[in-house]
Amino acid sequence: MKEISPDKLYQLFNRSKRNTENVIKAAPIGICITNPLGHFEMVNPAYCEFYGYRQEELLGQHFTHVVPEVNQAVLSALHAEFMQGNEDQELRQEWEVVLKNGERRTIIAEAARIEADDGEPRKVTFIIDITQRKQLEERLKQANERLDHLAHHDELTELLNRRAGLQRLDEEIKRCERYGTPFSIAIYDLDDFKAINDTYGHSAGDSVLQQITSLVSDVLRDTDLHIRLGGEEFLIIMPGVNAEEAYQGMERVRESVAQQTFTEHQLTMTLSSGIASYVEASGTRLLERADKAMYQAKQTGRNRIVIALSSM
Ligand SMILES: Nc1nc2c(ncn2[C@@H]2O[C@H](COP(=O)(O)OP(=O)(O)OP(=O)(O)O)[C@@H](O)[C@H]2O)c(=O)[nH]1
Repeated sequence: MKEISPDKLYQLFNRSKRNTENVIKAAPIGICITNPLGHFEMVNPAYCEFYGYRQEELLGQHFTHVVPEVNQAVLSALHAEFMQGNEDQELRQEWEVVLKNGERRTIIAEAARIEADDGEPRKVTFIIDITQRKQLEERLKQANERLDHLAHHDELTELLNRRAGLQRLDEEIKRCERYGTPFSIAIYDLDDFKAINDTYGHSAGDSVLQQITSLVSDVLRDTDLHIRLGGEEFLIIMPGVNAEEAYQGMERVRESVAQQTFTEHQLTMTLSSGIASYVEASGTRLLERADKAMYQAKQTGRNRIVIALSSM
């Protein structure tokens, strides 16, 4: 085999070094090299361009110069630990960074540990800007939360909608069976509500519904669940509450509504309600009994609360 002269070897080494430097310079992603103390020894043009600094502004600086103050200590500690680790270790993490103009961005930093000519370790870090992806993810998350909210809530009153409410009713019945706790529901319906729409228009009717449901929610206990069954008919689930306590609670609701006026027309409103307490394991049956009791309340003059007999 032909021997390679030391001169030739030196040439080959230099060429390889130049090639590597040119590749790093031309790389479209930001690359930096930091020394064991965390100071920049090399920053490529893409790195400088991303942060908005000139090369000479970064070289010699501690790398936490581009990190928000709150993360600086953690990142310094990580850097020191990384420098002492195995040669083949790699690090991939998501970080928030600060550009020269103060703008915050999110990057993925991928780091590798190499050994320099002086025998000391260095950290090579490759950065990828994922700010747009993060913003998109955040928008998607918010849109999903909104969709989830819309799927479970009534748009006008923001109360739980019928489907979500009936699901909660079944869950609460199961819970009360398991723990043997009392449990009541109340269905209430506004009295002569049609006249509001007919006299003042549908949007005044909408405002009345919003204001009354908001008032009722305020009067209820935090543990009660307030649901719009449809139209001007609502369900209240009262976990841990017996018929007598439910009656007292609904009396408070009835009085509060009857004492208030609603919308700019100063409208007075009343409601009728039927209460049913848990006697058997069926949400449908419980709803039927509460509905019958409410019908009685309407039949016997409105603006009143009726408790369903267990035989109802
Ligand atoms: N503005 C408005 N009206 C609604 C909404 N949902 C249902 N309604 C109206 O509520 C009214 C209910 O009328 P009825 O079922 O006759 O009941 P009521 O007039 O309250 O009479 P009683 O219940 O017997 O006291 C109808 O006019 C519906 O159009 C809504 O979301 N907004």
